[in-house]
Parts: sequence; structure tokens; C-alpha cells
Amino acid sequence: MEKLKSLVPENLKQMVGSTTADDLPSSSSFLLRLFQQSQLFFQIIGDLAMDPENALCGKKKDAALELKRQGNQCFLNGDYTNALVYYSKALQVAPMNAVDMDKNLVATLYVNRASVLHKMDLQLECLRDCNRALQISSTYAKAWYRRGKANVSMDIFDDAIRDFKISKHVEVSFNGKKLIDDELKVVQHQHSRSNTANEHSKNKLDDFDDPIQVKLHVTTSIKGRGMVSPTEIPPSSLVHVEEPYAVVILKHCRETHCHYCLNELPVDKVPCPSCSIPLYCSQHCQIQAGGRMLQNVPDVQDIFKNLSDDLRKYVQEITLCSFSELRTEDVPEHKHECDGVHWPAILPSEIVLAGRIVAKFIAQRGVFTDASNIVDMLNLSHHFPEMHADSKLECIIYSIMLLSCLQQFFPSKIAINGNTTSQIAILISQIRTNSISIVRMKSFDAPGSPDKDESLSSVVPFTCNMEQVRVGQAIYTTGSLFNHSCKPNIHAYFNSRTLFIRATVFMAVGCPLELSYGPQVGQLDCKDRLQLLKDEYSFNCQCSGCSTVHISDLVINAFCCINPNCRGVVLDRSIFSCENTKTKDFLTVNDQMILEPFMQTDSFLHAGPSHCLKCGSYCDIKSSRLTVDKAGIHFTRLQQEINLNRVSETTVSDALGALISLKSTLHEYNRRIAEAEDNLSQAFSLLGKLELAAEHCKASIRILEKLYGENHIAIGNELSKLSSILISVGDHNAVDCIKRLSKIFRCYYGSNVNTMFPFLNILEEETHKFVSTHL
Ligand SMILES: C[S@@+](CC[C@H](N)C(=O)[O-])C[C@H]1O[C@@H](n2cnc3c(N)ncnc32)[C@H](O)[C@@H]1O
Repeated sequence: MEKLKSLVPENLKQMVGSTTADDLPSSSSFLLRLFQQSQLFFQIIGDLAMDPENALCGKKKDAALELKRQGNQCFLNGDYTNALVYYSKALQVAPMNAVDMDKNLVATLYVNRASVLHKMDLQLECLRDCNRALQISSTYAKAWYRRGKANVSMDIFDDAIRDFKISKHVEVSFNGKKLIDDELKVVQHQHSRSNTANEHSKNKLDDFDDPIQVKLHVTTSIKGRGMVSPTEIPPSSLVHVEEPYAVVILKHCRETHCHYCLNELPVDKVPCPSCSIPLYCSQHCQIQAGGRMLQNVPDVQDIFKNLSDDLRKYVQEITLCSFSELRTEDVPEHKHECDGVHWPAILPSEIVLAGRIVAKFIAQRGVFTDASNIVDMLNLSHHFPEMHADSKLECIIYSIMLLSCLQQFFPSKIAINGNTTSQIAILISQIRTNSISIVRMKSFDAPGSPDKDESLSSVVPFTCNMEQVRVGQAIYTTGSLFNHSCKPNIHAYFNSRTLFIRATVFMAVGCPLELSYGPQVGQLDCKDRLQLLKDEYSFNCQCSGCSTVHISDLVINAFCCINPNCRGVVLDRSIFSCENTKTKDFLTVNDQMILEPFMQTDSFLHAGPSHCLKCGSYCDIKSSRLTVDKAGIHFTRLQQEINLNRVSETTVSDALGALISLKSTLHEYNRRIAEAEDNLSQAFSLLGKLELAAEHCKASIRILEKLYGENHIAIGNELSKLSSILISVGDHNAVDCIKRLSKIFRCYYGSNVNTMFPFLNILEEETHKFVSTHL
């Protein structure tokens, strides 16, 4: 990008910088003409899109053979973990039509990986790899044999017998036939039970099928279009479900998550048949994303003709993969990026997403030319005119690059000119304003998690921590109409690629439904939220959380008053000036009563920064900051030890001292005290001092309740930690704690809660056990 930008003369840069949506086509034309005369530009596009043979993302037989050799070596040494890694890597780069020792290389690699999976006792995964090998080469005796072994391990004897019979039939060597026959006899003696194992991960929505409870209306306000409720909406109602218009996986998840459904990859991941980048959890997802797999099934009629009808049908079922549930209207979103070209791996995710939207547009409308109007088709808002001059330039350059790359795949369907380039530039700015991050909840258990044999109450508490991981970026055309609020009243979550939105509070008729685009009250102070929304989404937030004074923004980063009897807040200059601009006129009597211990409603008028907003006393913020920084060193050390699961008594005792310093300097509801209490709770859990762990956890929750409100999901997360500690110490308060956290989670996730958070089931079961033994 920097090289291309350096080709642009200063006067053209200035013209692009001041361009509006109206004169964008002419600015784009100038840039396009400039690049079309540049050798460097053609060289860059050549590297990105035109040389699949030598491309980084292309298939490479030699590399695959070397990885296979290393896999075989590990297998022979009994190092199955590494054998699995090598075979999987080999599958990623092996060309579909490569042959190794008279066998299709990909089929051989699947059978080799199946043998590893069998050794690792992953029988379902082993069976799936055998099926994949057989879909490429149905006469592969070893694949049928390995399939039989997997079925025996799963006690599916009917299928195992069939597998061995077919294996024996297609095996050419006498010794091989004899070996299979011996195996067959053993299985025939065992009791038979029929079963079938299918491909998994079909994006099941079975547990996600509660009906939408409200039909929303679109209205306009200072925030542009937005969703409102035409009726009253009770908390937890499902208000919106939507499939994405286009999705792209984020780069950091390429090796760990399925590039189609975005679920975590299983060990028997499936690579793209035509390039070495995407990985899928199943053939189903691979076909959805890339279209049908090239199959290499030889004419099998002859070799199987002497088999019984039952066995012939069985061969067909396994070797011809049929995914009847595929919807024909789905456009394979990866197909145009395939064949080993570089650009999808190199260009930023949002540009690849724009490419997917153009490809879908072409699939639906036939061509993308000046007459097309992709911008109106999506009908999404954007902030192109307000973008920084340099971002505008980058946006247009990326548009030219993307169109040039796409044109290699759609030679006769794309016109590259000022008009189409400007459409893509606007499309990119629409993506910046409207794309939604798809997140997955990742829960990880701290030490002491219950294992198979131990019940929760018999071990050190398991504290279930949850983290949201961003896995994808997507455009949901209706979902984009929900505006942002730092105090949201709806909650968005995902099952695979599907967006779900639920009300989290009661909403009156006509109430705007607003979700958080990221920052929330309780998490950041108002000035930081405003800055973040400006930087990332280019708008000045006008939500109620940012326009009125409320307790969270006052206390979250506040210092305490030097007067020990006063609970007033002391703010630094930047927070003071942000809060001072908010209107105090809208404060209800209730709000005023809540704020009353911490400030006088008119105190902004006569008290300044560094002064208590309640009693006016002066506080030396500079020296308070030094105290806080010093205390922070002890908590950093404690956190490092917690991460290593090894906490020393000395570090904990230093941190307890540091907590006292924090409390004497910061306001009682400052977020840093909550974090310090939470750290200490984790540390005491690790030391097995559970009563102390519970006390510090409760102290942290008391502060978070002030920052977020009592029924926020952040409180639910903390309650899950507290309840497991309480169960472990036999404290009967655990029962109420679990009831409360269940209520919060159910409000945010409705009936999907048990599927999404299995730990809640464990906690609820433990409560029942607890009640029957302790109460
Ligand atoms: C995803 S769109 C939401 C729908 C948009 N209002 C429309 O008319 O299409 C995001 C844009 O809506 C506007 N917006 C959303 N929430 C806002 C808020 N709290 N304050 C001001 N503008 C907001 C901003 O222009 C933002 O870039």
C-alpha cells in the first residue's frame, strides 16, 4: 500500500482528500489512470492474483510428500500428536490430482490420518477421514479396512462387517485378503448392533429455533435510521434472527476456526481442495464455502458388480457424498478467491469481505459494471465524506486493487473504471460503518475444574472465566439498522454465523432498540467511549449513556475525597470536562437521589477538577496517581502468578497491602478496586483459602453492580465464579447466587443458554446435590 501511495502526486492526494461521494468517480478515474500507466501496479496485481502456480497459497505436491514422510516417521515412533499435525499440513498443500505410489495422494493422507485418529481413540473422526478417502478413491482397500476397525471400536458391528467384506473384495494381494478375512471372522463372532455415523457440524439450529416474538419498525432520528418496538417487549424476548449477507473469517482464527461456520476446528479438519488457506470443520462447510469438491471417483461399476445389492448400496452411500440440504441459492463465497491466488490471504479482511459482496452481486445480477448499483442494493449508511484524507486515498487504492484481482476470476463480468471503483470505495466505507464482529464465547476453567470422576463440591472451586473471541466480520443487512447505545437494551450473540438479538430489559411502545457496538457504561468512562466510537466508527455518540450524568461515569475512574467522612468523587481534568458538558436537566428525582452522596447536582458550577464534587475539598491527584501506580506493580505481579497457577503467600500479602493503598486513594467504586478484589479472589482460590476468596469476590461484585447495574451480564459472569466458591465451602448462599446468575443469563440468552453455557447446567446440578446434602 505504501509503495502505491508514494506513486500518487501531492496535488492528486489533496484532490482525493477533499473528495465527496459526488465527485468520487472522477477522483477514482484519475487514480485509476495513474496506476494503469505504472509498471509497479501491474507487478503488484500480478503477484496478488495471476501466478497461482508459484503462489504461496497454491497446492504443492513436493511439500505434501515431505510432510507425509515426516508424518509417517512420527507414526512409526508412536508420536501420534505430531503425526496428526504433519498429515493435516500435508492435506492442506496436497493437490487433489497428485498421485503417490499409484494412489491418489489426498486419499492416502486421509487414510494415514485416520490411522492416527484410530490410535488416539478418536473413532468418529477416524471414520470421517475414511469416508473422505473413499469419496476420492472408492476401491481403496486400506480405507475400507480402517473404516471397519473404527466401527468395531464403536461397537457398530453391522457396518464393520460390511466394511471388511468390501475391503477384502477390493484388496488385490493374497496376504492382504487373508488378514482382512481373519478380522472379519472375529467381528462376525461378536454381537452385532447397527448404527451410523455422519458428518457432524451441519450448523444445527435445533436448539436455536424459538420464534421471533416482535416485528420491529424502522424510524429515523438524529442517529439516522434505527429500530423501534411497535409493542411492549418483555425482557429476554427474541427480537431478531438473521443470516449474514457476507462473512469473512479474521486472520488470527484461520488455523483454529472453520472458515465457513466459524466454529472451532475439529482434529479431522478438511482443507480447501483447490488452495492451501481455508480449513473447514466438515465437507458440508467446505462445499458451502467453495462449491462442490472435485471428485475423483473411478468407474466403480465393474469392480463392485459381484457384490450383493446391500453392499453395493452401502458403497454408494459412503462414496458419493450427497449434501441434499445444501441450498442452491447459496453463493459459494470462497470460490472466486481459490486456485491459490494470494490476494485473499494478503489484503485486509474488510477488503476480502467487499470482494465476497461483489462476487455475490455478480452471481445474482450477472455483471458488475457502471450500470450496477451495489451501494444502493445494500442500502447501508457510511461516512466516506468525513473520512480522513489518507483513509480516502487508501480506500480508493484498495478498490482498484480489489477490482483488478477480481477481474482475473470474472474476466468478462467486471468493468474497471472511475464509476465502479467509486462504488467499491463506498462499499468499503459501508463495511467500516456496518460490519458486525462475530464473536464466540470461550470459557476456560481455572484450576480445580471438576473432572470426570470428581463432583464439583469435592474439589477446589472451579471458576469459570469467559472471554469473547472475535472470529469473523460480517454484513447483516437488517442487523445493521440497530443503532448503538453505551447503555444497550438489547444483546446480540451468534450461533455459528447466525445473528440473534434479544431484549435485556422491559421496553415500552416506541422505545428505540439499541445494542452496544463495543464500549459500554461500566467498562470505560464516557470520554474513552466517545473517543473509541469516533476512532472506530466515525460518529459522535448521542446515546443516553453519553449525554446524561450517571453514577458509573462519575465513579469509574474517580479519586476519593481527602475528607474521610465524605463519599464525594474527585475527577481529573479530562473526565471533569467531559462530564461537565453533559446536560443535568434530564436528571430524574431518582437519579438525583442516587448521585446525591457523591456530588451536588450543581457542583460542576462551583467545584473544578481535583476538587471533591460533594464537599469541595482539594485533592492532590498527582500524588494519588503515584500511589496507584505503585500499588499497580503488586497487582501486575499477582496477575502473572495467577496466570502461571502458582501464587506465593508473599505476593498475596503485598497485594493486600496495595489494596489498602488503593482504597485510601481511589473512590470506593473505582473500577481498579474491583479488579484488584477480583485478582485477590482468584489468588485465594488458588491457595485454597476459599472463605477469603468469597469475600473478595463479593467486594468486586458490589462495585461492578454500581458500574453496570445489578442485572448486567458482567454481574452474571462474576456470580458464576462466586457460586462455585460458595458451593465448595458449603455456604448455603450458593443457592441464591446460582438462581440469580441463571436469571441474568436466561435474560441475555433465553432458551439458548444451556447450549451456549454448559457450565450453567453443571452449576444447577450441583445446586440440587447441594440442597439435598446441606439443607
Ligand atoms: C450500523 S449503522 C446504524 C444504522 C444507521 N443509523 C442508518 O441510518 O443506517 C451505524 C451508524 O448509525 C449512526 N449511529 C448509531 N448509533 C449512534 C449513536 N449512539 N449516536 C449517534 N449516531 C449513531 C452513526 O452514523 C453510525 O455510523
